[in-house]
Amino acid sequence: MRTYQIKEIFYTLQGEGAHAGRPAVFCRFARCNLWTGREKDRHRAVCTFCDTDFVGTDGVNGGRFGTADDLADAVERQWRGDGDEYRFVVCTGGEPLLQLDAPAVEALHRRGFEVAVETNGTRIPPPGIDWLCVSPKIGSDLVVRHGDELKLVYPQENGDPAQFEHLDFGSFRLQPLDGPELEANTRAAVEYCMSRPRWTLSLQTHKYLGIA
Ligand SMILES: C[S@@+](CC[C@H](N)C(=O)[O-])C[C@H]1O[C@@H](n2cnc3c(N)ncnc32)[C@H](O)[C@@H]1O
Ligand SMILES: Nc1nc2[nH]cc(C(=O)O)c2c(=O)[nH]1
Ligand code: SF4
Ligand SMILES: [Mg+2]
Repeated sequence: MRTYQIKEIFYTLQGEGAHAGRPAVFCRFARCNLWTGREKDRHRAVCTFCDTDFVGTDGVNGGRFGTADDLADAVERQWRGDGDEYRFVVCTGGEPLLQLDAPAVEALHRRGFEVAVETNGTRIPPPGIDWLCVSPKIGSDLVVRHGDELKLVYPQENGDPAQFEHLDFGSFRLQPLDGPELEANTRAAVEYCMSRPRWTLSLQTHKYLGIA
């Protein structure tokens, strides 16, 4: 039987994109198909700028979950909102679509969660996802060509945002590339959005707030 390998599960605010500010349980799946997650491999990865540790199952509330219900129970345990409304889980990673399947989405729905996914867009999602955010990586094979938001890290080499505008997404966002050049990248993203207003800015607000 398959097991879900989960790096960490925690309750915070969604920091990025259209749902920025919304309380959510984050479920971070281990592993990615575009980088091993080891620093020694970063220079030869397809995705070289990742800001996340997704290796292993040793994070807070991480582990191996043998069934979809076990995984959904672990997510539900972290929800701290009052009442039964507004339950929201963000499945991320690593690359969640290497592991997230229809039974897991159904188990989360049975517990009242709206299910959001952050994906690099190289794997077709299972049915039932309520909010799909695709963040294309230049040099990878983008197979998810529609969704709720397209969130492009900016700038990327050969990553002119215009190349994505024909795709079927509800909104288009630029997220400044975090790293040593964050300030300059943020200014450039602001300028780009102002010159081409179908693009709106996505800040990683959790980093400014100092929350997870
Ligand atoms: C860590 S990824 C995990 C989900 C999925 N693998 C993906 O890439 O969309 C979550 C989000 O963080 C973004 N991200 C990763 N590293 C970043 C960085 N250095 N600066 C800004 N955004 C970054 C990704 O593009 C994605 O939108
Ligand atoms: N607060 C918070 N918001 C986020 N939105 C996307 C994240 C991610 O790592 O996928 C993330 C994250 O790691 N923390
Ligand atoms: S695709 Fe996502 S998880 Fe994978 S290395 Fe890039 S940003 Fe990180
Ligand atoms: Mg993150």
